[in-house]
Amino acid sequence: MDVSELLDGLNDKQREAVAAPLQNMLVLAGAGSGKTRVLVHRIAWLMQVEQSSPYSILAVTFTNKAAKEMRSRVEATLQGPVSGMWIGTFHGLSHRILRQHHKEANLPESFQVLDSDDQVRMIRRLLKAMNIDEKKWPAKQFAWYIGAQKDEGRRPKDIQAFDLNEQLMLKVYAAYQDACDRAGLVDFAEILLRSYELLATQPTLLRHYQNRFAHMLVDEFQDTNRIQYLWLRLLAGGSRSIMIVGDDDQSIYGWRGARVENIRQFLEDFDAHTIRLEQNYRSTATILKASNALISNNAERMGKSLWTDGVDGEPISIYAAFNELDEARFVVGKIKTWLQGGNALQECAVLYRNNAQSRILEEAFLQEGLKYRIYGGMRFFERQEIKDALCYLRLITNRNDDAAFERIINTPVRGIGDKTLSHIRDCARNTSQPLWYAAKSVIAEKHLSGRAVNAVNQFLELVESLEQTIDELNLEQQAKLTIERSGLMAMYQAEKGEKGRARVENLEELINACGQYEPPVEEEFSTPLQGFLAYTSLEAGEGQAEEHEDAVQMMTLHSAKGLEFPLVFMVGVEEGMFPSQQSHEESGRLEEERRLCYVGMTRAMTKLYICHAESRRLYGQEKYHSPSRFIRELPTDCVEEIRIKTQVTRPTSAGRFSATVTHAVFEDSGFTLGQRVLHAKFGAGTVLNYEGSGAQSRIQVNFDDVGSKWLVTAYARLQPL
Ligand SMILES: Nc1ncnc2c1ncn2[C@@H]1O[C@H](COP(=O)(O)OP(=O)(O)OP(=O)(O)O)[C@@H](O)[C@H]1O
Ligand SMILES: [Mg+2]
Repeated sequence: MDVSELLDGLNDKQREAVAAPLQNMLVLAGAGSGKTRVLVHRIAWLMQVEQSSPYSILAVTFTNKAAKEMRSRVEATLQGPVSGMWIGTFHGLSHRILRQHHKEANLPESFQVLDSDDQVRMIRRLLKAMNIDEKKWPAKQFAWYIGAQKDEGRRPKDIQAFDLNEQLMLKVYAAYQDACDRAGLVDFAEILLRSYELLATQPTLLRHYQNRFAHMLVDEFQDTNRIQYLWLRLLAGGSRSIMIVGDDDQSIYGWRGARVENIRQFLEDFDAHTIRLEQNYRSTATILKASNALISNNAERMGKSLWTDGVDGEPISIYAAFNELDEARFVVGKIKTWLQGGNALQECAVLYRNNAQSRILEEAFLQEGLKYRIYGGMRFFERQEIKDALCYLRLITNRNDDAAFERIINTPVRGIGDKTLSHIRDCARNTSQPLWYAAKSVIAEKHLSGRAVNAVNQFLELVESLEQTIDELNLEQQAKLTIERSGLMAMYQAEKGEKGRARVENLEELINACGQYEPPVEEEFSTPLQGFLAYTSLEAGEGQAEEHEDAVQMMTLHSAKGLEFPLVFMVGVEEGMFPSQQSHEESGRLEEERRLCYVGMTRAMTKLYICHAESRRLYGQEKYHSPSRFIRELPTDCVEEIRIKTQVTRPTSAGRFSATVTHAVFEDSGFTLGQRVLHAKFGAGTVLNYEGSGAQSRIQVNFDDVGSKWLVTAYARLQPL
C-alpha cells in the first residue's frame, strides 16, 4: 500500500496525528471520532514511512478482544501479517514479561495466575488460620483492599496503617502475599506490580526493553490506573514517540482505581503535543446531540466539542415498561422487526448495568429462538466443571498450587473428610509448606485413620501418575486423559438432567479448546500446557465458543467500551439501578455513572432504545423505580416516548411468562393497564398489573405519592380518573 492510501479515509486532524513527525502525542477526542482508527493508521505509518520494525512497536488496548481486532486492522491496512509486534492489554503484556524473566522476578518457572475466585478462597483460608471472623470481615473486602494497594504500587512495607481497621487489612495483605510467593501464585494486580518492580530494579533488562520499544501507543488511556501509568513511563524512558488516545468523558473505571488525571500527568511528564478530533463518524446527529447534552451535566471535564455531518436519524425511543418481563418482550419484539428489515442479529446490542440483568433477557431470547451471546458474565473458563478440570492440570504442573489442591482433593468424592483436610491444613501452616507436601507428611506421621490414608494416597498417586502418563501426549490428549482418569467425566455423566448434560458438553469443549490452542509465538512456555493454563486465566471468556455465529450481543455497559452497533438497547435505566444506589454514597461516582451512560449511548450508530421498568424483580426482591435522571437530561426534541398497552403477568410457577399485546382490559376488573385511578387514602396513581380473578383478584397501582402497592380489587374502591 502506498503512503497516500494510508491517509485516505482520514480527515485533516486525523491525518495530522497519523503523519506527525516522531513526537509524543495525546489524541483527546469524544466518542466515535476515530481515535482507534488513528492509532491503527499510525502503527501502519510508522512501519511504512518511518521504516520502523514491528519489533519496535508496543500497542496497549483495554481488552483482549480489542487487541485481537487491532492486530487484524493493522494487518488489513498493511495487507500482510505483522509478527514481532507486541499488541495486548497491560495485563497480557506484563504477564509476558514475567514469563520471560521469571527468575529475575523471583517466580518459579511454572508460576500460576490466580483468578478472583481463587484469590477470595485463598484469603478465606488465611482468615481462618489467623482466627479472623469472616462474618465481620468478609474475604472480598480484603481482596478489594489488596487490589487497590497494588494498583497504587504499594507493598505492605510502604503502607502506614493509622487505625485498627487498616492495621488488620495490612496484616492480611502481608500474610496473603507471603502465601502467594511461597506457592508461586500471582493475582491480576500482582502481574502489573511485579513486572513494574522487575523493570524498576533490573537496569539491564529495562534498557533492553527501552531500546526495543521505540514506539508506544495506548488506546483508552483515560482508564489507566497509577501502576499502569508508572509502568508506561518507566518503559518509555526518554522515548519521543508515544501516542496515547483517550476521552476523559469515557473514564468509567474510577471505582477500580483508574485515574483520569493520568492524562494531565502525561502532558506534564512527556511534553506532549495535543490533537483534538471533533467530527463524529459513528452516530446519527440525534444520538450525538442527546449524548452531548447528557455529558454536559458533568462539571469536571476537559471540554470537547463533537459534530457530525451525518443524517438526523430517528429520535431516541424511550420505553416505559411495566416490569422487567415487559421490557424483555419489548426488546425481543423490536429485534424481530429489525430482522424482518433484512438486518443481522449481530448488529443488535443489549447493554445493561449489572450482569444479573441478563437472565430475563436470555430467557426471552430463548423462548423466541433468537441466538444471543453474552460477553463477560459467567465465563466458560470460570464454570464449575471447567475449573475442576483446570485445577487437575494446574496441580499436575505445579504441586505448590494450594488453591487447585483444595478444589480437587475430594472432587470427585473419594472419602476425604473435613477432619483429614484440616489435619493437612494445620500441618501446612505449622511447617510452612504447600498442602501437597503437607499431605505427604501427614501420611508419614501416621496421624490419620487407615481409610483416610488410603484415600489421600490414592489422590496423590493419581496426580503423580497423570503427570508421568501425559508427558508424551499432545495437549488435547493430555486434557482428555486427565478429565477421564480423574473421574470428573464419569462424575458429571452421572449427574442427571440438563445441567449434567451441559457440564459434560463443556468438558468436551475444553478438550476441543486444547486441540485448537496454539501457544503464542513470542512467549516462552516450557510446555504447551503451561501456555494454555496461563491463557485460560487471562483470556477467560472473552471469546466464547461461537464467536462467528450471528447473534444478539449482550454485555454490561462497561464491556461495551470502544465498540459500535447499528441498533442499541439500554435496559434498566432507572434510578437506583442506573445511576446505581451506591453512586449516591460516594462523591464523584454520580458523574462516573453519567459517563457510563454516555459510553452506552454513543455505541449506537443508527437507532437507540432506552428502556426503564416501573417494577422490577431482581435478586429475589421486587422494587419500584422511577425513570433515571439521565433520561430527563436528554433534550426533548431528541426523544420520543413509546408506551404499548401490554398485559404482562408474572409467572406463578418458575419459568415462562405470558404476555399479550392488546389494548388490555383486565377482564373482571374494569380497569386497563396504565389507567389513572384515585384511591381514597393513597390518592391518584397508575394501574400497573393485575392478578387472580373474582373475589381473590388483586391490582397493582403505582401511586404518585406513596409508590406502588398491591390491593385487593374488591376492597380498593378505585375510582377511574
Ligand atoms: N475519517 C473517517 N471517515 C469515515 N469513517 C471514519 C473516519 N474516522 C473514523 N471513522 C469510523 O467511525 C467509527 C468510529 O471510529 P473509532 O472506533 O475509531 O472511534 P473512537 O474515537 O475510537 O471511538 P470510542 O471513543 O468509542 O472508542 C468507526 O466505524 C470508524 O471506522
Ligand atoms: Mg476507540
